[in-house]
Amino acid sequence: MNDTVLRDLYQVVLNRKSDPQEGSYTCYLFDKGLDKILKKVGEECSETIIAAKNGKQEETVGEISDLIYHLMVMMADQNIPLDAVLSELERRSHKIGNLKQMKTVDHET
Ligand SMILES: N=c1c2ncn([C@@H]3O[C@H](COP(=O)(O)OP(=O)(O)OP(=O)(O)O)[C@@H](O)[C@H]3O)c2ncn1[C@@H]1O[C@H](COP(=O)(O)O)[C@@H](O)[C@H]1O
Repeated sequence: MNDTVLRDLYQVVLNRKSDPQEGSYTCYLFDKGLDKILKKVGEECSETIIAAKNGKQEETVGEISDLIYHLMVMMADQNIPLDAVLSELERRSHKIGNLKQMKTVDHET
């Protein structure tokens, strides 16, 4: 799997923001506003922690998926592009990868 599924989901969320649909849960959240969206992010985060603590892997995967979706609704509300997050993760992986490489070279000399 690549990042397509994340990009497609984020695009659906953005479309719901610009073109509201009847019966859409995403539109319901945008209508309610930031405080409601943040409350949902907090709830899903807590539910993820509880599922992981209980060692329930399948349930944890479900909760992580709920959390990612609600984070995307928050990002769209705050006009944060998905690429901003993906680029930051990529930048960190290069930076931390380079640091590890430097440490290995240090140890070898
Ligand atoms: N990934 C999700 C997704 N994950 C979770 N949820 C919804 O999140 C809600 C969370 O359930 P809860 O019991 O915590 O909340 P609730 O009691 O229903 O409602 P509130 O607490 O928010 O008032 C459920 O209604 C789920 O359906 C999602 N709703 C939508 N998506 C994606 O968004 C797309 C567009 O959905 P609509 O906006 O509904 O068309 C879908 O095709 C999916 O890909």
